[in-house]
Amino acid sequence: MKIIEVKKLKKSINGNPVLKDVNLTVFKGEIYGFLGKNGAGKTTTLRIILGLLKRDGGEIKIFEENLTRGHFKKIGVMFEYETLNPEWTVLDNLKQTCYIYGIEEREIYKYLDIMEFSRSDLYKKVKQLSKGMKRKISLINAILPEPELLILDEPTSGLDPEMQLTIREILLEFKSQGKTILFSSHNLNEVQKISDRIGLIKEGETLIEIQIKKELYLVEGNYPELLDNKVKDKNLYVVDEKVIKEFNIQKYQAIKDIEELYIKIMGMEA
Ligand SMILES: Nc1ncnc2c1ncn2[C@@H]1O[C@H](COP(=O)(O)OP(=O)(O)OP(=O)(O)O)[C@@H](O)[C@H]1O
Repeated sequence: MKIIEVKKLKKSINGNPVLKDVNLTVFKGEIYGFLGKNGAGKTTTLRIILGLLKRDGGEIKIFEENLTRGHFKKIGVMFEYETLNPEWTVLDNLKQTCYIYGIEEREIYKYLDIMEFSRSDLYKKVKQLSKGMKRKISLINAILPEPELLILDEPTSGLDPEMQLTIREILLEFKSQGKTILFSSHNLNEVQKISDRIGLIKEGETLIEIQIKKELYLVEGNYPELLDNKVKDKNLYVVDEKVIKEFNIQKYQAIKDIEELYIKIMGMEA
């Protein structure tokens, strides 16, 4: 089942074409890493998917339907600031989530320990927390209702490596329950570690989607009929015709790892 499907999404902000052609498909039970440099259009895309911003063009389906208020019960969301009330304490924010979703308040404490959040932190106002603490509490807030789908904007940004690992483990545990995650990042390393598929966005355009199967990277473009054959071969990828022309890549090409492809396409050190 397609949990999210975005086709030909377009958006201009103040006359600036921020999204030109964004396409992505997230299937049930997978972790989808939405990867791109700062300013590539990741946050804007996620905001539009969630109906927080209007689109200028394109199609979006959530759970194979148009987005309605009813879907929000099934979606956990984490953005840098918007999901928490900065003037309230951490505890009041989490209690409100429990109230809205009919969850026992003791559930709050289950996650606090895993995330190394002390009891005294609960009584701090969100605006007094460090960036990393805000990330952690936003993630707890998103996961508390045990939603079907998590949409996370840069979930580990600003966190130390140990906490990044904890968060990756939480996301993998979430996935093991058959649930779905779409998260954005500008860190290839991180995305590679936990994603089943990766969408690369550059300057408002998603160039390719890469399916990761252990050591094999399948890059989907306009050649879906070729993908089945590729599963038999190791380290081969297939790319979109537009990308082939622009970056002078051959249709089939052996790669050592995904970094090589990433650097070629994104034109930057990974
Ligand atoms: N409210 C806004 N007003 C003007 N420009 C905006 C606004 N929101 C986004 N943009 C512009 O849209 C482009 C894409 O921004 P967006 O935040 O979606 O990128 P991103 O990939 O999430 O970047 P980052 O990794 O830095 O968060 C940027 O050039 C940004 O300056």
